[in-house]
Amino acid sequence: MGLVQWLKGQFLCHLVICYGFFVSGLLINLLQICTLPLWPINKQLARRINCKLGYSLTSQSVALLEWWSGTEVTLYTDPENYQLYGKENAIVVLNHNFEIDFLCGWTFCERFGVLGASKCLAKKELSYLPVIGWMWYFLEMVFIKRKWEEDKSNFVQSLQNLRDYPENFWFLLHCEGTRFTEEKHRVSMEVAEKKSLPKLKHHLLPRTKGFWVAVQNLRGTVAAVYCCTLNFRNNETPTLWGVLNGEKYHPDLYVRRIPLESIPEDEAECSAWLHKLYQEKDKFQEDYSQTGCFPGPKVTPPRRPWALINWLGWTCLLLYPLCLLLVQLVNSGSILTIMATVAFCAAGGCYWNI
Ligand SMILES: CC/C=C\C/C=C\C/C=C\C/C=C\C/C=C\C/C=C\CCC(=O)SCCNC(=O)CCNC(=O)[C@H](O)C(C)(C)COP(=O)(O)OP(=O)(O)OC[C@H]1O[C@@H](n2cnc3c(N)ncnc32)[C@H](O)[C@@H]1OP(=O)(O)O
Ligand SMILES: CCCCCCCCCCCCCCCC(=O)OC[C@@H](O)COP(=O)(O)O
Repeated sequence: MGLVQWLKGQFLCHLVICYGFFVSGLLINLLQICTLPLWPINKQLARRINCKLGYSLTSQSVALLEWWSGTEVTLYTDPENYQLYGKENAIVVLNHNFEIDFLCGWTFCERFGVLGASKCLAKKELSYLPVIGWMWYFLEMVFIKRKWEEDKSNFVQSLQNLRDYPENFWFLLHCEGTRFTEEKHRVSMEVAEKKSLPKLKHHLLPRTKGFWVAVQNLRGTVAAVYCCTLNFRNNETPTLWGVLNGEKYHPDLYVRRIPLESIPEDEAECSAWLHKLYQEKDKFQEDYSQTGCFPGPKVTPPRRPWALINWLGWTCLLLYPLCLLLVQLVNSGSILTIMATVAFCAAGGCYWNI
């Protein structure tokens, strides 16, 4: 293991990264609160400012994936459609098998310039996450409790609000509704059997209502559905912890662009259409497990420097007061305080590395 790789695994590096992320996040949340008085006066400007602020936070995790761990996602897609990515609004349908699937999505958002405005249909609990959840509130993320009667009106209203969104956005929908596990797969295949639907091997049975409501309410706003199928080479099981430790992963993403007009309007037909889409996605995953690749030409959109510049900027800005504090601590001459600080860091390091 080289020195750089060793350093990436050290507690002190992790401490600096997490400190930068959370403190910059809190400052960004504060700036977002400051935009509140602007909303009734100039809503579109307030939204644009929030997109930039959102970018400044989200891109730090993208920088961690792209620059710290060196992970490059390979895209399999039609070159004609490639020209359109980032230039139109889209609903993204993505499988939900991996701990870092959202990060792989974000890296594409970054490369196609829609990271600040990217959105998701997320469970309500995520809106309470400090920093990230609070930021999403200002980015008009759509949250659901997964109790349809309670969600219905808020869900529709949140989608309608996006009709005049001033920046291009991608709206991520994990139609499976939860991350894949063997147990959830077994239960959902029982449902498939009851409904006389073909069994899926690599996916849970998709929940269809959210997709139908999103498509219906975003007609005229969104140009296409991007059907995205993600997998990792060599049966890798990527984790956020691995990314933080600088581990490099090898994701492949297959993207098909489906014009929104081609999706049926009727609920039952739309639902059948989505089930068919998942049967196709399942076939792609099965082929991937046999051949190690998806259909179509490969391309790796170029990495842009902005995520790194933003990350380094925040780190320098926030390390400065931390260093001042440490200098003051040493100058204070209090052996007890110095020893308590060293003991805290050592204990943190031991705990972190267990
Ligand atoms: C080039 C481009 C490349 C890449 C870009 C990729 C991505 C980047 C884009 C954006 C990124 C932005 C942000 C992302 C960042 C972080 C967020 C990450 C993750 C968040 C993840 C989540 O929070 S997932 C959880 C929340 N989401 C969902 O739940 C969505 C899916 N669910 C739905 O849509 C549901 O329909 C619903 C919740 C809206 C409503 O559900 P409900 O159950 O009430 O209704 P349904 O009709 O859907 O289902 C009822 C029927 O289902 C049957 N049933 C029962 N049990 C099961 C089962 N186990 N499996 C399947 N079906 C089941 C039941 O029988 C009912 O059938 P009926 O016939 O009786 O209707
Ligand atoms: C530079 C520092 C980088 C630190 C990176 C931190 C980034 C944090 C981003 C948090 C994004 C959280 C996304 C979580 C995805 C998720 O939680 O999905 C939930 C679904 O499965 C449904 O769950 P379930 O309740 O099990 O059905």
